[in-house]
Amino acid sequence: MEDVSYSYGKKEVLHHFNLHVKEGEFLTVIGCSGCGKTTMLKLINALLLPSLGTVYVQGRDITKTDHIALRRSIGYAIQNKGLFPHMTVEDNIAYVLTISGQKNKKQNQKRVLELLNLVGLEESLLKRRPSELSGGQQQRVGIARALAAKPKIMLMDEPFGALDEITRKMMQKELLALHKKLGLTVVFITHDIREAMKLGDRVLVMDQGRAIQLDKPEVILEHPANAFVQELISD
Ligand SMILES: Nc1ncnc2c1ncn2[C@@H]1O[C@H](COP(=O)(O)OP(=O)(O)OP(=O)(O)O)[C@@H](O)[C@H]1O
Repeated sequence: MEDVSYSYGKKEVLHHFNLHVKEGEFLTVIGCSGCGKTTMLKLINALLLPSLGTVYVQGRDITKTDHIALRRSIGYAIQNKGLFPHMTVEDNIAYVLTISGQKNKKQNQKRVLELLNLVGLEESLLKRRPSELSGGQQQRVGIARALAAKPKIMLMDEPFGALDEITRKMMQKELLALHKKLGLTVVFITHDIREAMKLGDRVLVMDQGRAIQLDKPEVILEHPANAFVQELISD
């Protein structure tokens, strides 16, 4: 992102924002509620377009790419949302395969099983609807669905925010393993500083629509950029 500003109407929520995410890195993003994290994420997959500045994905200016194709090439997992409530687990995942042009039913069934396996879910859940799953299982289905089109980039907006501590720790471990195994570039928003420090190769701290610090966790701990970051890491 180069010098990106974004406004909802007259309200500017990102101000001359610069960010370079490295290929294959796990970047965590943390900051107060309303500081513009989700807005920044939505600018990466062209759900929003910058008011000023340029967003490049894999070197290409997103205003010059096909937005639907771009969105399909980027996995997007969000907290508590995103699954179609009226569809089974199988149909939720197969839907992404179908809209990506993979129409062979047999092959899709096989791929759905592979994806379930990848995120540690049992085959017996295939015919259940999201409301018949636990929170952790729903998040896993959300991740499986986001991975269905074999993206190289995953955007994750507080995917584990609603999970209990034990499930959350398990999911964190599994996500790190997936990141490594699939060579994914991950941008992961969290409210939890411990989660940000544990998962991120680098951590981006945002405040009021600005990037305050972007560094490896150990550097942030040793050299917080200002009092805001100091306060954030103090507990
Ligand atoms: N569709 C919208 N229309 C108007 N204002 C919006 C809209 N979406 C977000 N905002 C405002 O923009 C600001 C940034 O929102 P954003 O969702 O990016 O923040 P966030 O850091 O992700 O917050 P949270 O951690 O609470 O999810 C907030 O003040 C929010 O109220």
